This record gives sequence, C-alpha cells and structure tokens, in this order.
Amino acid sequence: MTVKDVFVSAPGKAILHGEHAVVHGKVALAVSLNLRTYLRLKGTTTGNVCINLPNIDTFLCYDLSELKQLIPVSCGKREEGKPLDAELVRKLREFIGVTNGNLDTCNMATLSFLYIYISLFRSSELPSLTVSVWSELPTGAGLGSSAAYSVCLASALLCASGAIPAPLKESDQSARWCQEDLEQINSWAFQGEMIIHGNPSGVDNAVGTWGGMLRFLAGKIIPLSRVPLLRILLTNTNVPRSTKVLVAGVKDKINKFPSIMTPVLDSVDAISCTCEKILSEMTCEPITGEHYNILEELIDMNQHHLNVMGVGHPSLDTLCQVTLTKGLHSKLTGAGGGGCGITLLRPETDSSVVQTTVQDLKDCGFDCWETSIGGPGVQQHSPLSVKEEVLEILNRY
Ligand SMILES: Nc1ncnc2c1ncn2[C@@H]1O[C@H](COP(=O)(O)OP(=O)(O)O)[C@@H](O)[C@H]1O
Ligand SMILES: C[C@@](O)(CCOP(=O)(O)O)CC(=O)O
Ligand SMILES: [Mg+2]
Repeated sequence: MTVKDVFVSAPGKAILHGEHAVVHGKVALAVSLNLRTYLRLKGTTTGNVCINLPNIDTFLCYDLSELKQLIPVSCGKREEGKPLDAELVRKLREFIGVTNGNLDTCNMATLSFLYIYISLFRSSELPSLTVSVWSELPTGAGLGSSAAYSVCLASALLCASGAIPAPLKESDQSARWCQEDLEQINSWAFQGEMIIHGNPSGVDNAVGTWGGMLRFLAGKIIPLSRVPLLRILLTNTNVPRSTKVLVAGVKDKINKFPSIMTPVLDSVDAISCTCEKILSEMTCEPITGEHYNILEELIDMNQHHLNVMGVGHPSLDTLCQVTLTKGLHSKLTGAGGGGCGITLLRPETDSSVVQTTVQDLKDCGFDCWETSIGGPGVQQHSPLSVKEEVLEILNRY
C-alpha cells in the first residue's frame, strides 16, 4: 500500500490564565500563536518508516516487518478518545529501549509518532512512509510544541489512513477540515499528548486544532470569537524543563496539602473567569486604562499562585522584576519551571519602552519578541504555499 503525500501545520499556544489548574478541572484561557509546526508526510516504497525531527536532532528508520510484530493481538482498530492502549505502549517502550523512568525528548517524540501510526493502520496494512517535522516553536518551553507536534501527526496520519479526507483542492494554497474531522484530529492528538505530558488537560491540542482564543473547562472547548487585540511580549528564559515532570509535581503537592492547594486552584479559576469577563467587556465598551489595570493585577496574582504550586523559577522571577521596572506585568505561560513567560503591553506602551525592555531581557540571556496571537488552527498546505525557509529545511529529508 502506498499512501498519498500530505503537508500540514499547527500553531503553538500561550496560556493567558489557568495552566496546571486546568489539569484539575478548572478554567483556562488560551490563544494560538503565529509560530507553527510543519509536517511533511511522503508515501514511499522502501519498506521502511522513517522519522526526521531536526529540532531535536532525531533521525530514525524502522523496518516494517519489525513494526508489524508490535501490533497488539488483543483487539482490532482502536477508536479515538479512549485511554492509551497499555499493551501497545508497553511494547513500544520495550522496542525503543525504555525500560523504566521518564522518557527523554527523543523517546517521547518517537513513542507518540509510533503509537498514533500503529493505532491508525493496525487493522489494515502498515504503509511505508517518511515523516519530517520542523517547528518555529522552541521545544519544551511552554508554548505547546508537544501539542502542535501531536496535532500535525494526528492530522497527517489520519489523512494518510483515509480516516479523514484531505481538504485541499487543486487550486487551494491551504485548507481546513470540517468540524467532525477536527474533532477526530483533536482526539488523536490528545493521545500523543498523553504520551508526552502523562496527564494532559487537552487545552494545548484544542488550540493547536482550532486556533484562535478559547476557554477550556474539563474537556469542553468554547471558542471566544469576540476578543480585543492584545499586544503580548513573549520571553523564553531558555531554562529547559519538562511539562510531564512539572504536572506530576503539582499533583503531588495537591495530594500532600489538599486544604492549602484547593483554594489556590479555585482562585486561579476565578482569575480566568474574571479575565474572560474583562476581555468581553473590552469588546463591547470603550477600552479604558482600568481594563488594563485589572488585566495586570490578574497577571500578578496568577504568577504568585503558580509560585505556590511550585512551578516558578528564578529566571521567571527575573523576567517579572525586569519588566516591572518598565511598568509592565508578566507571568509564566505553560508548565513553568523555566521556559516562557508572557508580558502584557498596554496600547499606549511606547515602542521605545518595548525596545529597551527587550534589550534588558536579552541581556539576562533570554530570547524575547513581540508576537501576534490568534492564528489559524491545523491546516493542510500545498507545499508551494509554505514559507521558503520551512520548505528548504523539510526538503532536505
Ligand atoms: N518539532 C518537534 N520535533 C520533535 N519533537 C517535538 C517537537 N516539538 C515538540 N516535540 C516533543 O514534545 C516534547 C516537549 O513537550 P513539553 O515538555 O510538553 O513542552 P512544550 O511546552 O514545548 O509543549 C519534546 O521533548 C518532544 O518530545
Ligand atoms: C501545565 C499545562 O496546563 C500546560 C502545559 O503546556 P506546555 O506543555 O508547557 O506548553 C498542562 C496541561 O494543560 O496539560
Ligand atoms: Mg507540551
């Protein structure tokens, strides 16, 4: 069986409020970024499955006959939305040489790819193909690179398996799937996130799938269509961390101090709801300085709560202090423990202030850039419509 080529991309995300709390059934507000992950899938006749992941320096090829041995005997095709198939995960861990402990960067990426690939093709014939992925997002820094990767894998492999159609028409540059297909993509991407995050809330893959700004609560996704244009500065402290480890740490703290942590989670929930209310007011009445004052106070309060949860880091404290000297308010975004933070810029914040803030943050060893938010969710592309620099990298494989 030879599968058709497919080229897809999905955006990263920033969480305005509700990271970690969302894993425990609280509200999160998240927004897509204009930084994307691109995946090219090529059908081949080599009898191999190859995966090229230049961002993490991983280039692997497997023989189809080896992979066939891993198909669990237990049952046929698995439906999306179910818990992970424990037998398949065990066999795959053994196959890639992980016997115990946490998976490293390369193992997590390989395991989630092989898991989705085998799950989707197990009841037919495993096809020979090459998947190459390149991302504009920093990996493991809180901007949802794992979800963008999982959404790209899910959409391309679902398309290649024929489970969903390729939406791109000959004359199109890019195209999106219908709601029903997006739900399937989101569901399979969630399985990829389960492998990478351990216990994901599902907010990151929802943003990667649908794009824009959304409110997420216990698996329920509500797109926020009327939101004000926000200016946000993104800072990467370049301190590496793992979402899986941080999420597990918060769970331990909740188990150890339930009466202390429950009010903290409830307070974060109230912060997300208050932020949502303010954002909605800003779209239907004139925007005032007071709206921004409240948004800034919410950012400060949430950052303190995230420190209480144990997901702060000295580098993130530095980010908050440096920006505050310019009157700007910051919080971590994503899992914390290093990685990225967001800084809210007010409409009147002068570009000279932004420039000096960026320079001060760069002097701390951070990367810093003003970003636009609310880009489209997962898309299929005609390769000709993809940015030259991305094509150039993916064409090497
Ligand atoms: N472009 C990519 N190529 C390969 N693997 C990726 C890529 N982006 C993300 N990943 C996988 O996701 C992991 C990072 O996920 P995570 O710790 O959740 O951080 P993030 O905040 O970036 O989502 C990486 O270790 C890797 O396994
Ligand atoms: C901490 C959390 O709320 C967000 C993690 O985002 P990221 O992987 O750090 O980009 C976890 C989750 O929602 O699954
Ligand atoms: Mg992640």
